[in-house]
Amino acid sequence: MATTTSILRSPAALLSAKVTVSDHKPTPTVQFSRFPSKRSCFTALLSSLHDNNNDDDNNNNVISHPKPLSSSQLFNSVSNGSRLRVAYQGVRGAYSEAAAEKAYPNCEAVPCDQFDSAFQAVEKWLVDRAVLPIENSLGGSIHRNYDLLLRHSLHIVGEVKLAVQHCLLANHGVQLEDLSRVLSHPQALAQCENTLTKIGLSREAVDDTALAAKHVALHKLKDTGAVASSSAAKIYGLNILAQDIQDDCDNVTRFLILAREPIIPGIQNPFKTSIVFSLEEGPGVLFKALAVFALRQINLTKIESRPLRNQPLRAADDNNGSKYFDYLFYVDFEASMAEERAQNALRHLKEFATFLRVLGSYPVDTTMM
Ligand SMILES: O=C(O)C(=O)C[C@]1(C(=O)O)C=C[C@@H](O)C=C1
Repeated sequence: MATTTSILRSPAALLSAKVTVSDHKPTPTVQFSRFPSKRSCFTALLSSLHDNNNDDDNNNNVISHPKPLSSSQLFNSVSNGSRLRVAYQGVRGAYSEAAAEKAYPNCEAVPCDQFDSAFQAVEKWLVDRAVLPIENSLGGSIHRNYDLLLRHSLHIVGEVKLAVQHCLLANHGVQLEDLSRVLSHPQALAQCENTLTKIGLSREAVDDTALAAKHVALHKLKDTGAVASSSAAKIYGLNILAQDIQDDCDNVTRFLILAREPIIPGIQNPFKTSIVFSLEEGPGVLFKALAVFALRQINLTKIESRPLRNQPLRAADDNNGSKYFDYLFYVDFEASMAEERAQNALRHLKEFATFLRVLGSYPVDTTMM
């Protein structure tokens, strides 16, 4: 069984801890939770690492880094035999924690308060991997993570699909008719849209489903429930009022596994490749871009467009001052970068792409097919 690092275990020790190496200071992350008392898990992680490195700190005033990982590592332990540390966004009992444990069953799952903190935790060598949601079969894409994939330089080394079964949780003694409001992550609320409308509950978004459960329990709320997992109910001592409340029984979230190094693409197992590109202007350019895959019998599994944020508007050629929106296209295709047809397709795409980056070539998660 995987266990989670209890990074918020000793608040007094954490508060007194200080981080002395400036490049270990996290960039301040925006807290969009409504709960101001919630402490940054990432900050706590930094502090707890500081505690663990006291000897080094006293002697040399430096924090020692973990050993580098081998580039093709997809196993449960790092080369020195210690457990793999896997960052996820949320608190204990979040679906992302379950996804991290599905990806690496014996890992040490490390909670982070924001997606960006999980990216940074990998970049700063505080953890070995991050497991972050990218899309859900009912709620659609998690746009924030598409944007962060581009802003950071981590590599996708795998994917994991998780069946998500939501429960309506409340404090013991509270009945369904006592509730007027429900808290949860926006994706979870979207996935239960019809059910919650039928029950007639108002909705409030928080950072993750387990945090919603924790808040309801901590404040002993009588008029507010949480949409979260059955394991969150157990962890925070809540009662399950209703099970499987998502709008469709098939509710699957796909998570990406991120690492500092890419893996060497294989051809033995089914592989997938994720890329992001922008295009020259002109009629049919997107059609041509997608045709480079069709011409080589390469199946596309996902396409997502996002605004090109540093240049979101492009002037049209019509001299009327009109402007187009400009986009980045994220595409997943079913081929490994070890295959010649994939290499040829990307060489072809480069002829009219203004920008192209391979985000990762990694094994397909076939566990839910
Ligand atoms: O809130 C959580 O428990 C999460 O792990 C986040 C998240 C998401 O971002 O999609 C993960 C899986 C479910 O789709 C609902 C929420």
